[in-house]
Amino acid sequence: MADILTIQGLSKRYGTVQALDQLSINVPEGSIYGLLGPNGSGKTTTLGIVLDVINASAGTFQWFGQPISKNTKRRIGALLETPNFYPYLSGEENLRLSADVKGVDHARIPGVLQTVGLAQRKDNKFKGYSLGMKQRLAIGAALLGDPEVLVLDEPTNGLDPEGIAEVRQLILSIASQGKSIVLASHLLDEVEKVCTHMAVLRSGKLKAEGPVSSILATNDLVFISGGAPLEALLQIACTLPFVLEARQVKGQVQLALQPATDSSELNRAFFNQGIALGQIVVRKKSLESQFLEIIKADHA
Ligand SMILES: Nc1ncnc2c1ncn2[C@@H]1O[C@H](COP(=O)(O)OP(=O)(O)OP(=O)(O)O)[C@@H](O)[C@H]1O
Repeated sequence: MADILTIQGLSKRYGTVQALDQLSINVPEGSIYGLLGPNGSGKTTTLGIVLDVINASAGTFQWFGQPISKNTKRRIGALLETPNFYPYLSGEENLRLSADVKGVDHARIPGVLQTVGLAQRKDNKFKGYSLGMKQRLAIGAALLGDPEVLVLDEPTNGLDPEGIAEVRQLILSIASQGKSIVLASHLLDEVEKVCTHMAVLRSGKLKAEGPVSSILATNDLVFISGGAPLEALLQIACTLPFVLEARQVKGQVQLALQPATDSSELNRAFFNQGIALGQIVVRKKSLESQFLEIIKADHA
């Protein structure tokens, strides 16, 4: 699959602050690509540069294999900050104004209202909308030009749990219509729930990039005890081909197994050695702990 956005060695310095440091990433077509990082890690700066509103200090990027131009900009819809909608106008009237600003035909509006789930509420005043509806209307405005790619900065920031759920659902539904999405978020949970691919940023540096499933792949830990003294369990565990690591921890033996190893295989292996294990507990590494490991790891 082609990449819709490629970034090579992008750097940005604000005075003494190195906001971005040699960032290189590739966004595959059809992906929901999450830029994940704590506050100040350079996400907004990255989006600002690729949307041509911030100048890079160094590095290059291409959309659809080309430098950014009027033509490529038409293929991108962006929501970097909340648009100034008029509170006393309806959702539809606000979209008409946005369409005029963008030079988009009003004929696009009914379809957009449908997509963002506001067709039934199009005549209600914006000020009466819930937070989630307001954000969905903002995403609608970004969709007016029927872009191939949607770029969103922290799309659920400031929303209540219901609004967060609505917006996440909307992102998934827009992606299912074949559009690619690039979003920045400081929420691991959001990226994990919504994105297919991710880049982890810290202090302007890329810490990890790839499909979400591979970045957050778990090497689950297994704890075993019973059936024999711990020393004997440890000794046997070390001989098993699918055990990557074994050590004694607090009255149990802790094992790291090769990915896709079933714990029943472990049980069988010990049973074949004449030991019926008393307990096997599989503990999934939490996503948070994996994320912390990724941002701590020095990939520079
Ligand atoms: N206009 C600016 N002038 C000076 N420093 C800036 C400016 N914009 C951003 N920075 C700094 O650059 C770094 C990266 O900021 P950026 O906004 O890109 O990060 P972020 O990951 O989007 O964080 P947040 O979610 O808080 O916006 C931060 O240290 C920030 O203080």
